Amino acid sequence: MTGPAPSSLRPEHPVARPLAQLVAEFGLDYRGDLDAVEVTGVALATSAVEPGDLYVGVPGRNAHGASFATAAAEAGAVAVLTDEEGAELAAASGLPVIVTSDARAALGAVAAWIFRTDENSATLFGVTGTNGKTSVVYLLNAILGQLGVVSGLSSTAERRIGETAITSKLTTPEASELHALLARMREAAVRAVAIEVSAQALSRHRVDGIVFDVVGFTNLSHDHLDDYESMSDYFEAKLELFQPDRARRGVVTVDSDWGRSLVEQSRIPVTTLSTSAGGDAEWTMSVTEETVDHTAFVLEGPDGRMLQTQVPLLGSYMAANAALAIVMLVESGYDLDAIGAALERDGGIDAFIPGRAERISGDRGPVVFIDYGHSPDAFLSTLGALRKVTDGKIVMVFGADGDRDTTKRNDMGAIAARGSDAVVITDFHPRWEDPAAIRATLLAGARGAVPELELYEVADPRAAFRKALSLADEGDIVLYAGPGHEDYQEVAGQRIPYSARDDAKLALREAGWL
Ligand SMILES: CC(=O)N[C@H]1[C@@H](OP(=O)(O)OP(=O)(O)OC[C@H]2O[C@@H](n3ccc(=O)[nH]c3=O)[C@H](O)[C@@H]2O)O[C@H](CO)[C@@H](O)[C@@H]1O[C@H](C)C(=O)N[C@@H](C)C(=O)N[C@H](CCC(=O)O)C(=O)O
Ligand SMILES: Nc1ncnc2c1ncn2[C@@H]1O[C@H](COP(=O)(O)OP(=O)(O)OP(=O)(O)O)[C@@H](O)[C@H]1O
Repeated sequence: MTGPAPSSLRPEHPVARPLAQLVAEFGLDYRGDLDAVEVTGVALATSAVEPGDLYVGVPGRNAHGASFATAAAEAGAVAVLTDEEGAELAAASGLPVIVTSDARAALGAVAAWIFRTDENSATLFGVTGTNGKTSVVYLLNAILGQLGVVSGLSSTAERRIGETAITSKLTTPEASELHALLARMREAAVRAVAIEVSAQALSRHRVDGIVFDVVGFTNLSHDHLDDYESMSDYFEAKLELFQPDRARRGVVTVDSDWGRSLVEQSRIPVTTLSTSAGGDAEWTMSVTEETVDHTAFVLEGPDGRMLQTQVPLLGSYMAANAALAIVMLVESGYDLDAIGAALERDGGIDAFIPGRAERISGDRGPVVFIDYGHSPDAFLSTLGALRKVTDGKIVMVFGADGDRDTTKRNDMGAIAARGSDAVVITDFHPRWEDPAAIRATLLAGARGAVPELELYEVADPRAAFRKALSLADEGDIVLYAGPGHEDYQEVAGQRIPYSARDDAKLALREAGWL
């Protein structure tokens, strides 16, 4: 495929299905004439409608989706699925309208029916947790590739079918897109799929109509408290994935109380994994070597089973993510020895994770990492890992998301200050917030934690990175946390093109380091 990556993929050979059959099978009410109406796809947004689609109108924060039914009809939609309020709004479109009490709740099953994804035979892996989801999904995909299995993935960074990349807007796509992607994967003979499942996806029915073969849990820490009232509400959302209607088996990292509670409250068979010393889980991961380029570890399981390997990635947390991926594969039926043999043949796990502790620098000058970490715990993990692999200075550049959980900002500032030798605070995605006010909170957090810290405020991320680079020398590390793989900055409703990765490379070249 040439040109920019598409934002979604549909099956290339959709099968038309009679709408009257859908209505009969699901016991739905309808208005209008369904005779001879056939659907080939389903869409939740007018921008995604293709001819032959069922357009699903759900109430949103800004509008009721059904109020766009006429635009959906103009784009080729052949019918609308919505609620009672939406049915009134959609009437003017002239399309037949199927009515249900909660169209978002119906979407997963309806999309599965339209795209026939219940006929898929690929093994489905689901990964949840505050940090590490994308990483585990990539590690699963990498190991599956090393085992010779054709696999696909869905993550915050991108969705992928073999060599075809699809850009991601959400961590977990809406159910209409997810089932279309799974149908396309079936056409590509994909045998295993790794899917990142956010708490929001579980709360908003995005993975409905799917039963995962194995689900994995990484960890839970402060994030998304704009969406959830408390940490326990956030936990409850994740817990949903470990129930029989959503998954057959689970693997839970039990390094935290949240992990242990998950094991107690889950209603599917779960296997436990400990990645810290003294754990009493069925599987234990211990790090044997950490360098700036790779992390080696030993994984020990029941009955004396053991695997020793390495990831070409920074930090013990990446070894923890890799261990989780391996145990998930074992739980799905792959043989640990076969995994071990494939990894030994290749000298370890052959993974690249875009924007997660991604090294931008070359052999000369400071080592520069771009990272997607944007929560206090992510900062703690990355800074802890960096401190272990350098005797030099750590200079950190970061900002915070506007219009997202504001309560984590003070901790982000404090953790950055405690873990770095110098900090440059900049703008991330201010969205509709005042960027100076976001920076002020981060600065206060940092200054409060380490009053004598070398601390700078540089609003423009390009200038901020150059400032950080000017403070570092050979043997030092610059960590640019936040933007990771992203190629835009979101300011007042606009997505301005900006790639921290490309700009950092440019700055390194300007400085003569690359
Ligand atoms: C806050 C939130 O969840 N918003 C979601 C919501 O948008 P909304 O309520 O603002 O929608 P709206 O603008 O009122 O429109 C209502 C409906 O009309 C449709 N519409 C609207 C206008 C139009 O011209 N045509 C049209 O079809 C919209 O697609 C929508 O279905 O419904 C949309 C699709 O129906 C989602 O794409 C959108 O997710 C936004 C982008 C979002 O950022 N969600 C966040 C909270 C999220 O889910 N984040 C997690 C992050 C996880 C992590 O960081 O770990 C994730 O999984 O990505
Ligand atoms: N197992 C882990 N424990 C703690 N921190 C981690 C772990 N794995 C990754 N991180 C940190 O979190 C950051 C984000 O990693 P990753 O993208 O894999 O997480 P995520 O759960 O997918 O987050 P998001 O959904 O926001 O993309 C990393 O760059 C790293 O700083």
